[in-house]
Amino acid sequence: IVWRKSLVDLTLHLFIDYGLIKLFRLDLLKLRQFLVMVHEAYRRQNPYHNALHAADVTQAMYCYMQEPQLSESLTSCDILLGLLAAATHDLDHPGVNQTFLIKTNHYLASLYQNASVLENHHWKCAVSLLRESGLLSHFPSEDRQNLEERLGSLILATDISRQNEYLSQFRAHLDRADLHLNNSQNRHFILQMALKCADICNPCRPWHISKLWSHKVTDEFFSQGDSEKRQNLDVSILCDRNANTVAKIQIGFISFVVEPLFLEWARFSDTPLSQIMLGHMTSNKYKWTHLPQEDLRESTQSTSSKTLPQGGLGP
Ligand SMILES: Nc1ncnc2c1ncn2[C@@H]1O[C@@H]2COP(=O)(O)O[C@H]2[C@H]1O
Ligand SMILES: [Zn+2]
Repeated sequence: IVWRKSLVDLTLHLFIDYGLIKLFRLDLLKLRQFLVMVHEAYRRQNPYHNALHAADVTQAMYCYMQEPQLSESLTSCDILLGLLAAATHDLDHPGVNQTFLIKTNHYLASLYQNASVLENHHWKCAVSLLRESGLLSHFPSEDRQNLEERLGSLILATDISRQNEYLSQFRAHLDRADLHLNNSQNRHFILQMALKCADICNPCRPWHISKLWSHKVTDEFFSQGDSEKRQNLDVSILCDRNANTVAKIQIGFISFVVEPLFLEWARFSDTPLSQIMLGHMTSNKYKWTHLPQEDLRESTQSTSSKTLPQGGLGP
């Protein structure tokens, strides 16, 4: 299957393309081994949170880092970090959300005291694989520590339950026009926002790709709901297959989560790409609202799920 190793190939290609291997004197073999370990640490049985989602986010992150404002100001270190964070941001995702881990007394919930449980786990897994691979073992320990901390701060920003905090901060900066990309803290903040956009950009992809992601994510929600029912637990929001439809979930997700974020992103990065993404998002929302049921089904896809359709990565 074509997409099986897409995360490894894509990330490796981007490292080479950016010249990161020479710049940071990385060992190509260690880099490849690290990426294979990352790929393997995603659970392929998850319909949505698998290595293909990580590849999708990495591809989007690359596109955002190529936007004029960012490409002019990002340092090689920022780029290295942005790619590493995107590729590792959901490592070892269990296919259920934090609420589920808390109510089933999962050890990860107590380990991270019920706060950003999954994101902390993804970060710690990423650090473990980095150390195990020895990819950065030639860096001075202070630099390595700094990189691990920044990686954590990027991955923790993907906690969707903290979306409003980040979004209001972003809005306030844009209103005050005080984001200066020669300032490293501001650049880091923009990388956080770029990663957040990349993580939820699937509704901004062309319809035939976006629709597939919507079905994958809903499959995962509903199978969590089924598991909650089997264990006589309250069924989590969006997870009850008898009370939700893919279309309803998409309309809500786009209206309340994706649109507010991407509108601010387009204010920051007012480019053709931002306009194209907003265009797809609006037309996808329209389709979820108005198309007849049979056109909304996964099986009516126009491209095979085993190939990479033009315009982006699809599941
Ligand atoms: N198309 C979508 N529809 C509904 N929820 C989504 C969609 N895409 C992403 N999400 C949610 O947004 C979350 C972003 O962080 P995660 O990848 O951990 O988990 C993701 C899902 O819970
Ligand atoms: Zn994600």
